[in-house]
Amino acid sequence: MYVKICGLSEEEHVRTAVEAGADAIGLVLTHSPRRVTPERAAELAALVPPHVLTVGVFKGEDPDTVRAAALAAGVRAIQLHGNHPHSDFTALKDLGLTLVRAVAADADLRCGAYDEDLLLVDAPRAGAGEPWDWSAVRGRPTGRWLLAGGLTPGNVRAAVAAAAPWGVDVSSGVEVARGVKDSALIRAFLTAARP
Ligand SMILES: O=C(O)c1ccccc1N[C@@H]1O[C@H](COP(=O)(O)O)[C@@H](O)[C@H]1O
Repeated sequence: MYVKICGLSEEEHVRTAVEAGADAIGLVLTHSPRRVTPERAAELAALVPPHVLTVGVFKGEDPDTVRAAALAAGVRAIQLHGNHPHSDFTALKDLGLTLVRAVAADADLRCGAYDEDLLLVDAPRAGAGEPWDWSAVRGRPTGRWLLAGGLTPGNVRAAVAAAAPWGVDVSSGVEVARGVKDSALIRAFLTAARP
């Protein structure tokens, strides 16, 4: 099970996620309580070994803004929330970074439909930590897709059983307060996601 831990802003939590076996970490470069500057993201990304994917998370910015921030941050992947058109993915393709298309369950769920490398199926309100009917997407996306939205160490097994995703992504569910990550919860999530 591929696991991404998102919304990290402290060295301690980056190190914990890497040591506990995360496949990817997310650095939020858009409006959010978890937002980091591209410069701060670059400091955090520098702590991450090459086998762990560093993902810059965006919502609704134009491709030029995304490009500049992703390059400044030195991330290896770009995650776009906010119903971006296919042309935005095409415009970023030349960067050679992994492109993640983040959508709600009512969107086009064909992996690669917008030339993205990974599909992320999220709750209607991204990053709000709200569980939703994960079973509604079972069998619809195929290939490399991540389930997100309201996952926690306590419910990730049920979510995986309901939706049968290729991987999972968590942010709020490993926090003790909004935007405040917790190392014990990060470890607990990774253990629960891969029993
Ligand atoms: O985390 C945020 O604040 C955020 C802001 C804007 C776009 C996406 C954001 N987070 C992403 O939301 C999902 C699910 O998060 P949660 O576990 O429900 O809190 C995840 O992919 C984050 O990358």
